[in-house]
Amino acid sequence: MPDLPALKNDLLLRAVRGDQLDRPPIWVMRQAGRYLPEYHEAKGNHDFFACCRSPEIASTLTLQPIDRYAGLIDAAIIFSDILVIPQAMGMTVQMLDGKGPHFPRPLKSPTDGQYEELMARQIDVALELSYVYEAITLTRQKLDGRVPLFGFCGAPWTLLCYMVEGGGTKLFKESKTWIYKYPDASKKLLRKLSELCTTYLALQVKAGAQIVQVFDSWAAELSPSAFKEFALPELRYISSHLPVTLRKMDLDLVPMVVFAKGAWYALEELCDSGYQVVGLDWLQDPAEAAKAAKAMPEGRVCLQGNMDPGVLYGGREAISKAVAEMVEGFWADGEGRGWIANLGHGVTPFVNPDDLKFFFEEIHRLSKDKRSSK
Ligand SMILES: Cc1c2[nH]c(c1CCC(=O)O)Cc1[nH]c(c(CCC(=O)O)c1C)Cc1[nH]c(c(CCC(=O)O)c1C)Cc1[nH]c(c(C)c1CCC(=O)O)C2
Repeated sequence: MPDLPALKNDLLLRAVRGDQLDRPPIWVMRQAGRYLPEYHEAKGNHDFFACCRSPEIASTLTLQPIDRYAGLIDAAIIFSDILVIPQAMGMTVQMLDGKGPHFPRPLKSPTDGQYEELMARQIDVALELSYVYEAITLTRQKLDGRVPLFGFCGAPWTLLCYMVEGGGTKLFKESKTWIYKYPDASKKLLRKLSELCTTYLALQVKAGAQIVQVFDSWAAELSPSAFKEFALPELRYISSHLPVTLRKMDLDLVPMVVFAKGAWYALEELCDSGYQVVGLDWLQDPAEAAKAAKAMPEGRVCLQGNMDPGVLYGGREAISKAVAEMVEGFWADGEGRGWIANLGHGVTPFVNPDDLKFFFEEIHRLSKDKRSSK
């Protein structure tokens, strides 16, 4: 374990522990990204994945929102992508400008040689993704304890979608063909991804990640029963095996966050899936979700979310109204526990960075008001 600066702002970790707070910790998904002019400046003409592979560039991009919103936000997330796992498995992935990720040779079927070759291959996650760990360690040094640093990975179901579709999709034709026509082969691939993700997250923790998040961005495409069959067991595999792996590596455990976008139908299962934090999108009503989380038998999980990022296009009045609704819902009792403020998905391009700043300020203001009126 490298010698790293100690944490000065532990608000996020205290929220996860269930401590009573004056305001919730705040961060947003994709907080380093295209809405920031400094992102374009630092990225220049570099290819997206070249930025991920350069610890210097990746750490610079990670720190941009921390510098810009100093004192307002409480976590950083390492600049990288969920698709580095398929890359580590030997697949080519490009990021096309304006189009998103592209795999020139997606997985066609279980009988195509590529699947068998991929399943048989020994993948050295330590070696293949060493640049991520270096970026994490460097970022921890540059952060100097200002806020904790998130590591992350894609969830197996979402990774499978990209690997078989070859990129983004509206139809999910290939993904559905795989799980419904070849369920056994799909499950073998999903399990392999779970194993790789577990090792990958453990190595991120070893490099300095202080909390980790698993992104299941395509959960909404599954029916409740298909989610239980293909997605949830893998999310559970990761939450149960990561602590075991960390212990074997002689490392302290870190909190784990699950974000299954669109899986409103599985809220209870997610609250009982071994993660300490459940990320919510804006299909969830804050008050209803808080009630469900509180009712969990093993004690309450911490919730994270969940304003529609689209509200940021609507101006200040709309932002205040949506923040007030979140504060009322997640802190219904004014008790000040169990909530990490965030958006319901990543911040989108063309958002005005000052409107995002206003969102942060409103969370500070309205949550403190709520606590002091208690
Ligand atoms: C599905 C997914 C991907 N990547 C990721 C997910 C899960 C979260 C989600 O659902 O949004 C995760 C991700 N991608 C990125 C981060 C960085 C950390 C952060 O949140 O600030 C994180 C956590 C950077 C990025 N990843 C990407 C960018 C934009 C790259 C650019 O054009 O400069 C960034 C900053 C590109 C990317 N990467 C991916 C897509 C579909 C795209 C294109 C769409 C888009 O541009 O928004 C795959």
